[in-house]
Amino acid sequence: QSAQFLCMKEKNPWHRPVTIIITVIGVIAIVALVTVAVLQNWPLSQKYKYGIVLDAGSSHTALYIYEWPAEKDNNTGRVEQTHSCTVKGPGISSYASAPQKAGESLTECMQEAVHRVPKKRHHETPLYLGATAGMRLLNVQNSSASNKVFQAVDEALREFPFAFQGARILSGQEEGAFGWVTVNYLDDRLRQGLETNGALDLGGASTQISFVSSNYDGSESPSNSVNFRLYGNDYNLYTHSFLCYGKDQALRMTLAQQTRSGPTSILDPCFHDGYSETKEYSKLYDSPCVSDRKPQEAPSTYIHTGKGNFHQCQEIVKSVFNFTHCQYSQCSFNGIFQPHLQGPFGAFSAYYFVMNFLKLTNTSIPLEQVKEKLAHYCATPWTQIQKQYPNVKHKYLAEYCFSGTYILTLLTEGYNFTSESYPNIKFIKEIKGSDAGWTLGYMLNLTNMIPAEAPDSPPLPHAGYISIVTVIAVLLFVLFILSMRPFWPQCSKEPQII
Ligand SMILES: Nc1ncnc2c1ncn2[C@@H]1O[C@H](COP(=O)(O)OP(=O)(O)OP(=O)(O)O)[C@@H](O)[C@H]1O
Repeated sequence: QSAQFLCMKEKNPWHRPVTIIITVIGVIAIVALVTVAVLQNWPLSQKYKYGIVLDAGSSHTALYIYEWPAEKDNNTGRVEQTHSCTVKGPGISSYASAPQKAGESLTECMQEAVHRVPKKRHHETPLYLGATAGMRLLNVQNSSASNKVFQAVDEALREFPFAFQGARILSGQEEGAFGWVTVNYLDDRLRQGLETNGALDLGGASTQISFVSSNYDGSESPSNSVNFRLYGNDYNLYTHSFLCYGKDQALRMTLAQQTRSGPTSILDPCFHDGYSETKEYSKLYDSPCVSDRKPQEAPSTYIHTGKGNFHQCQEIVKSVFNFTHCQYSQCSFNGIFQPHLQGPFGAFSAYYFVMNFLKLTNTSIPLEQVKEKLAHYCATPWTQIQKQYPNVKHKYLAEYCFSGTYILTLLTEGYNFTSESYPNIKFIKEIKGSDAGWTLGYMLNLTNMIPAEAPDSPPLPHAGYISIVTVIAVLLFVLFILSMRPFWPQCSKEPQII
């Protein structure tokens, strides 16, 4: 005979209908609780919204696509650039004589945008086109041509399935202010109310300086003042845009300075020794920045040769700035008011392209040493430069000596940066994957994505909320199981002999 310990054969209480019903209801309730908590939050964070901005600059047009989680519309800090596309060909202002082509030039990048933005979001995605100094100049020179370009661009953009919000010229003040918003937004300085960074933007046809200075309240030269209330903080921003002081127009001005008498050739210290190209007078003077200086009697062409001398180049560059009059307490140049420089600055666009090529983005190198390095670069013969950089675009390569000299002169002589304040400048292309420039700030403003007041923050982030609901649900379940203890199946204490 074998003795075995067996459970008493009792009626299993789990099989009682009441217990089964209560258990099922309990499980369903807990599953429903967790599901609701997850569904409340999770699917929303999966949805993104999009915005598209076309930056129609003087030298080229670029398209930017921005993306942000749908539920964060009014909380910001989360808008990111997901894609950019450079339009082939020149800026839209160059199509004054064939406006239709300005619209057509945008097609390729726009088609890319159609593929990049999910189809179901197309109709609600705002599309903006902002034109800067190139179109400002064309508008001054020939407003009917400028209108025709806009008409063509308008028609072309309406063909796409996005919510087109119109094409317009940004004022210099807007360009400066939105560039400042972009860099401070991306650096998360606005939401946190931290000290802001100034913004230095160097384009092809204009240049902007924008910063907050504690001794500027907008009363002196009010036209340079922009007031913002962002996330509950008030900002009194100083901003100025210098039309014609972008690097392409500034180069024109230095060439105009050297061709005042209408010579057949010039020996330009801003170009490398050995550089020589025949250029047309009509093209040089075809801009409102220099058109009034066209020599009376000039041949149709001039030979532009280089001699590579940084110091002489700096003297010519200085001559395009006017330092003689200032009706304010202090000025930068051309009689424009500028308060005391304050805080760190982000310098982008051509500031970055040029200083990056020249390997001079490290501003902890003393300013005098930076000048020496540039002087050495300018003195390098053109043949050697061409051999050293066979893949760099010819126009850029020929101009880097001028461009570097212009940047240092603009910063030090123009804006009054000194050896002490120069290290406060950071040459940047992008911040956290988004390009520095006016486009993001422009879109944030037009879509009201930066609230005036600080948004109420939820007591918990949604991940924390889900975790707490899940933990509570599990605890409830365990408690429920334990409360069922009296009904658990019991083993008989007496062994049974079979
Ligand atoms: N890699 C590069 N090296 C040198 N210069 C460059 C490079 N890429 C662009 N540039 C030049 O830098 C300048 C600024 O370019 P950006 O695109 O910021 O200006 P833009 O928007 O065309 O001008 P604006 O803002 O004045 O209308 C232009 O003159 C452009 O030709």
